[in-house]
Amino acid sequence: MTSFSPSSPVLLVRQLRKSFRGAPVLKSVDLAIHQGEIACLIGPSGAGKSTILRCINFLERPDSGEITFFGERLCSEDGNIFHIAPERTLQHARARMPMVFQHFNLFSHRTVIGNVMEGQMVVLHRNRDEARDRARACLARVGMLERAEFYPDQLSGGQKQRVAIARALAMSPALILFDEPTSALDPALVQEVQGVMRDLSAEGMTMLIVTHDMRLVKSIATTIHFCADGHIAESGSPALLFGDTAPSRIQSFMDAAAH
Ligand SMILES: Nc1ncnc2c1ncn2[C@@H]1O[C@H](COP(=O)(O)OP(=O)(O)OP(=O)(O)O)[C@@H](O)[C@H]1O
Repeated sequence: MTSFSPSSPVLLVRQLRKSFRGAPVLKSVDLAIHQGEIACLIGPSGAGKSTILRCINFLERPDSGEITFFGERLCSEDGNIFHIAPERTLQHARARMPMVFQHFNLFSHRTVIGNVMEGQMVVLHRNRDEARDRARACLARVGMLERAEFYPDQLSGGQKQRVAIARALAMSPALILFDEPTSALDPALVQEVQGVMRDLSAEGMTMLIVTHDMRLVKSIATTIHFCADGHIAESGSPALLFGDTAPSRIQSFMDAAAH
């Protein structure tokens, strides 16, 4: 059942919990992402940031809580019963919130354009011509069209990540999830990926970004969520969380990140 209105959050997470082998990692996560928002999830290593992303798109199965995406319940609690939507619903949701990974996750045996066409044909059932046209448009958008027939191992890390972003765009996403998109890149290549992400933000793309890259956060975030010890401990605008009156735990985190 879909009941999405433009004022509803694109993504709503309530009381999300996840343990690994009995050890609680997400203790109760609440998060709302609205249309056009660039939400950055920051916080200490091991706080659970990537696990939040991976539970949101069901790469990891949450233990309990509620996730609503575009008005559709992906998981929910009914009394003590935890309910997860059928795999078909999850697959459809995953297609509309593709993830860009730290290590790109491109198919090495497919060309650049083949990588960008694959998900469109397999998951969205677009025909080959449609998928190719859309892939070309998305590759042009990230400045990679002239490398369409290359293979991933002929590209730099920054170029691979731009292709991964084009692949996400090709799915006509409602939200793009980014899991540390610049942390596997040489410093010289970080800028080109940041540039593409800034262009997307200017075009109104809704994004949820896990990152340790404070330059990216400062240049792009509309909202910052500070994750600590399995919770969202603070949320607010960059002005609020990075300003002179920033909460002390964020100031300490930023001081540590700067060294
Ligand atoms: N599949 C898994 N199996 C067991 N433990 C896991 C698994 N995934 C994550 N964890 C553990 O959950 C905790 C949180 O990991 P997560 O990667 O979500 O943290 P993070 O905040 O993204 O950290 P970082 O900033 O270092 O990437 C860590 O202790 C990690 O070892």
